[in-house]
Amino acid sequence: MESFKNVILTVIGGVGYDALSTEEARVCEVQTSYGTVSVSVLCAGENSDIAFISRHQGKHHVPPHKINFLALIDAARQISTPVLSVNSVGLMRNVLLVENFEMNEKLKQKTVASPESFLDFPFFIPNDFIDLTKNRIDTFHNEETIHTDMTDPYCMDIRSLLSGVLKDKSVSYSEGTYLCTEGPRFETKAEIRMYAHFADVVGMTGVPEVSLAKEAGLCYASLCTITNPAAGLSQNMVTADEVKVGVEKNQKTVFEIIFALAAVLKNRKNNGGRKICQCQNATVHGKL
Ligand SMILES: CSC[C@H]1O[C@H](OP(=O)(O)O)[C@H](O)[C@@H]1O
Ligand code: HPA
Repeated sequence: MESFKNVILTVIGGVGYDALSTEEARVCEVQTSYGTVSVSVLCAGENSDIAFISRHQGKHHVPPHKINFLALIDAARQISTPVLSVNSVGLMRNVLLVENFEMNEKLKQKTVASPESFLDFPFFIPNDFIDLTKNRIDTFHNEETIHTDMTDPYCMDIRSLLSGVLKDKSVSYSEGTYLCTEGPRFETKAEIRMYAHFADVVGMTGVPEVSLAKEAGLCYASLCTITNPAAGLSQNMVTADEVKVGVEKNQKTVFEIIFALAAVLKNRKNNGGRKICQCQNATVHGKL
């Protein structure tokens, strides 16, 4: 598509990321079989644009359980670049820091003492997910039987480039499992006690975005901002305001990471570098 010919990276942004649709952006309407999606295209350098899709589609703010994920991912498929999803999450357990540039070498792999202290290390890259949503359309394949491989739901290649960017910027981060609830309510204490046995962070919007991206053969990874300890892990209630504040606190760093990732992708494209993933083949052996 002409409007997207210089796009190097597509970003799907959640709460707090409408800011990427600034005045400098060119807004395009993408028609999909599932509805129209508004996409903002930003210049990130010479012949290097970033396409931004607002997950909640602007001011009206579509709630998590009503998001039209099929349309969003179909629009991304038409743009046809790697996708970085930006999500906010609650922390359920003390995940292992993969890289912590603020501690010395010996303490690098230490777990952090309390969920609240972990908010000082707010970046999380999911490498797997658990789907506890209840009421979402979660496949493009309703007419024919196609079973998509989900062994590595998040693209290994983009995850590896993304961690490289965080390391270059000395931004500490952790990795682990994302659990997706239906929302829009937050979780109960008992739910979090149960979920924390199986996953590290909880959100309402990561699934089926990731699995549809895999069905579409897209290279898709997510960068999560941990905004709050999950329900019952602190003395406080969980509030949408707290999530917004947490996102805003880390927004500048996330923007820097997005632009740096676009630059890395651009460099690799110019130098003929190769991907290391199988995302395009996820459905190849799944057809009955
Ligand atoms: C605003 S409170 C919870 C809300 O925030 C996260 O959304 P997003 O992925 O758009 O950052 C979470 O999943 C919930 O939808
Ligand atoms: N639960 C679900 N979704 C969230 C949370 C949470 O605690 N924080 C940010 N998104």
